[in-house]
Amino acid sequence: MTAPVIAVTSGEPAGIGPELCLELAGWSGEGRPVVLGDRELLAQRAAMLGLDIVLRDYLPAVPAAPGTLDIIHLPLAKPAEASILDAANGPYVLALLDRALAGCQSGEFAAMATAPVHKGVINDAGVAFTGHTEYLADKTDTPLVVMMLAGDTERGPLRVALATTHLPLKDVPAAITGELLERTLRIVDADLSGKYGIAEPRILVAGLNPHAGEGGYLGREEIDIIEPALARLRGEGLQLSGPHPADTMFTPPVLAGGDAVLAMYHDQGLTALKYATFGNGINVTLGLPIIRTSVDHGTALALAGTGQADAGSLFAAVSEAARMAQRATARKQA
Ligand SMILES: NC(=O)C1=CN([C@@H]2O[C@H](COP(=O)(O)OP(=O)(O)OC[C@H]3O[C@@H](n4cnc5c(N)ncnc54)[C@H](O)[C@@H]3O)[C@@H](O)[C@H]2O)C=CC1
Ligand SMILES: NCC(=O)COP(=O)(O)O
Repeated sequence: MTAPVIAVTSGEPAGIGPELCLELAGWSGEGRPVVLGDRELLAQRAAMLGLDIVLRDYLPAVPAAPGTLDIIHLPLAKPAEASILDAANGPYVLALLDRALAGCQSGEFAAMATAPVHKGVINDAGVAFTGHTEYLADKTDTPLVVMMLAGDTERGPLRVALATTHLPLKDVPAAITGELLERTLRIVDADLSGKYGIAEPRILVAGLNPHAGEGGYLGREEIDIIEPALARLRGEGLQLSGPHPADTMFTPPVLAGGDAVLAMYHDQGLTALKYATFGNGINVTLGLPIIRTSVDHGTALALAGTGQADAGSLFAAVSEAARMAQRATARKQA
């Protein structure tokens, strides 16, 4: 099987994304990464860090080579300086995503893996933007996608999907509806099978309130919304447990009972996930018609240009995208 080509968007030009992408030069892991970004930016960052790398325009028929980074050049609007955000380059960051998405849709790429973007500066550029997840859902006309972060722990993989993502905390309770939970859990179930090859996924579902509502004395969302949604889905054959009190859900004995967790909101799930897996964790968008993985961290502006940023998460995102692409190909051929 030929290595699946993974489009790697280099993300915010003032952040650590470009220099992490340089570390993909001579990649010998799974898949064939191709970095989308401004050639001059990548060359400057390589020179700044003293990296001896050949930047080469990507040609599908020319095999990957040691010490060489295959790139697709897309021009910056303005030269970028490490650590200094400039809203003028907001559209450039989005152009990288659009190019990667177009290539995934046409079959040029098997998947995309994204380096971090800075949500604030894209908004400063006049584009309402809450994240790749929502952007790619919108661009592919996908009515609902699910953000899941995953990483390896000493006890095995930890996967945490989110019922709500980039939402102010005060808006979370109203967003948790039975319909949202049902649609979200169906996507998680389907993609744990399709993207991860887990035959009968077991999903642990968190409660929303302390102690999962303490029988209604600390909130009624568990009784009124979450439990009925789980009961309906169990009737369809999904293997669900919960609602679990979130404070003890991430203890080893509880986690051993599931292949993934569904958290009700961003920090309920990701605080535990990042504590356990920072450095090798990744972000996956479930429910999209294409494969998209990402790093689990942000632009780390203070580290840009220092060479101190850890590329482990980007490496893991490229590898996982390649494995997912290989599973998709195997399924089509079966
Ligand atoms: N996938 C994406 O595009 C993501 C983008 N972001 C965006 O990034 C921006 C900054 O977010 P923050 O909350 O400050 O998070 P951050 O992840 O950029 O930084 C948090 C801490 O982790 C450190 N860190 C991050 N990545 C690292 C790496 N690869 N190696 C070593 N240390 C690393 C930073 O130095 C900092 O101390 C925001 O605009 C946020 O929206 C945040 C998460 C994911
Ligand atoms: N906390 C995860 C995050 O902010 C990444 O969001 P996205 O850009 O992957 O949608």
